[in-house]
Amino acid sequence: MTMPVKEPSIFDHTGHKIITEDREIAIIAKMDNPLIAILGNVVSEEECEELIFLSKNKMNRSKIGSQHEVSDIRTSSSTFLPEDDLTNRIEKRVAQIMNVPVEHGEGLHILNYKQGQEYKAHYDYFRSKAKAANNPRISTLVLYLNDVEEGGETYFPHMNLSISPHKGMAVYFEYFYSDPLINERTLHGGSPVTSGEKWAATMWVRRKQYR
Ligand SMILES: O=C(O)CCC(=O)C(=O)O
Ligand SMILES: [Fe+2]
Repeated sequence: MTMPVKEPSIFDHTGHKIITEDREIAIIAKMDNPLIAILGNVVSEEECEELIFLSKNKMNRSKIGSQHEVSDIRTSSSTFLPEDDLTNRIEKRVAQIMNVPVEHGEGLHILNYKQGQEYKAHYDYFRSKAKAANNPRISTLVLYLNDVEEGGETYFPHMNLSISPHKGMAVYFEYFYSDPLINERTLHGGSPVTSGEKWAATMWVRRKQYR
């Protein structure tokens, strides 16, 4: 019988913390194949509040897919934040955590879910062969910007895993394995917020330079 092999991971941090240029990030939990990591102390309370403040008047109904359609798969509102001192600092830190050059990231995508809103289970990687061949997405970090009263967990149905949103914490996962079955296990969603609201920021990363 052959033993299952652990495929190489982009996230090569060991130990209990990740020391970035400006902050010490806590590794709370980690699993392999696919690698999913729960991280603490990714951003400060002030940074969370500032990101929400900067986004508040810019939120639009989220779209999905290459045709940018409105869909009941994703009922949240969202916006891409433009570059400034704060977003540059956070994007740089997030790139160090994700172990990729900052230019491979798509930028901070802020999400707001009101009560009842959700993002149904989906893959972050491109299903279209052409798009995937050109410059595929390889990894995601979802950063939680507030404490949600109830609901709003990020769930991975194939992994029987659900992550509760806590202000300043994040979940990281990657889906660039040679075994497609491992990539498929990164199916995930944002469950409906049942009380309060949820603010999050997503960083999607490409294999090659994007910006
Ligand atoms: O809101 C969440 O917990 C998940 C967000 C997500 O899956 C995404 O932005 O791609
Ligand atoms: Fe996603």
